[in-house]
Amino acid sequence: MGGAMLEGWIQNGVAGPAGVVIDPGVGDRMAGLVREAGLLLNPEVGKVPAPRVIVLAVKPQMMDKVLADAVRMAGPGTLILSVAAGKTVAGFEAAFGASQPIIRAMPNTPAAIGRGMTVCYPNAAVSGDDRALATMLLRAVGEVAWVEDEGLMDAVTAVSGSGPAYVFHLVEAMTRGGIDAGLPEELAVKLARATVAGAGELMRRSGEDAGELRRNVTSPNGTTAAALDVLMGDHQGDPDAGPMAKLLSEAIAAATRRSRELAG
Ligand SMILES: NC(=O)C1=CN([C@@H]2O[C@H](COP(=O)(O)OP(=O)(O)OC[C@H]3O[C@@H](n4cnc5c(N)ncnc54)[C@H](O)[C@@H]3O)[C@@H](O)[C@H]2O)C=CC1
Ligand SMILES: O=C(O)[C@@H]1CCC=N1
Repeated sequence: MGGAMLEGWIQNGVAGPAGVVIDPGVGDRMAGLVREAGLLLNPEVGKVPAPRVIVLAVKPQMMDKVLADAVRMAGPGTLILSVAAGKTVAGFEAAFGASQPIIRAMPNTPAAIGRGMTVCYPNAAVSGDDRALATMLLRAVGEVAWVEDEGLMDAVTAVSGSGPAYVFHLVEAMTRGGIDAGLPEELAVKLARATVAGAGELMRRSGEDAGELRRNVTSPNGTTAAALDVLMGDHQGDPDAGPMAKLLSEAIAAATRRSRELAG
């Protein structure tokens, strides 16, 4: 995820020569992008002056390991911006102190192309300038929303953080359906990818309610209605009640529970 955001920042010119990237496992492609953008890659931690912001983007299970270095690197005004699922503000305050400005954020991978969705929760030490800085960084890679209740972050993670995976799985499932209905695999893949991408773009540009867009495709007693009878049961008037909505609700509940567990 850190790589997706960094790519967006490099493309937008937000990450410049003053930036430092620390990733002992950095891949060749990312290392090339980082060097081309003039950022410093993997310097000795003790030699880096206190930065204005530290973005923490390691796996939740790795977080304790990197926190010692991050604490050493941070100055009193350094904003800590974590994107780790489950990791709570209280956990970061225990490491940095409660006077450190800390933001728990949940972005998603479309940030790599400037189309991310990030939700932020600030601790009490976050100033207006810190918020503006975080908003600027995250706006450079997509949309930003703020919540004042940290308890919402687990469900946020389950909907928008993990959400791109559900959409990619929809493409896989539609591809399978096309193959089963007799299409050659290559054509099934092309149709499923183009349909999900095109429908998403139509929804974004039109701003219409998803239900309205669905109804626009559905002719009475036509092909779409036949498919929706399977996905929505006889609940087409109630989009919350059908089999697909129930399955996704269960999936999102499972992701929400896992986010809570990751707090550790
Ligand atoms: N993948 C996603 O769609 C999203 C992930 N996240 C969060 O982002 C974090 C990273 O997850 P992914 O990007 O999926 O994992 P990843 O495995 O793709 O990336 C983790 C990166 O951390 C680096 N790393 C490992 N040890 C390190 C160390 N000691 N110091 C510095 N860097 C180190 C790895 O080389 C790798 O580049 C997690 O906390 C996850 O919850 C948040 C939103 C969405
Ligand atoms: O799967 C995960 O734990 C991370 C958080 C949101 C998306 N990926």
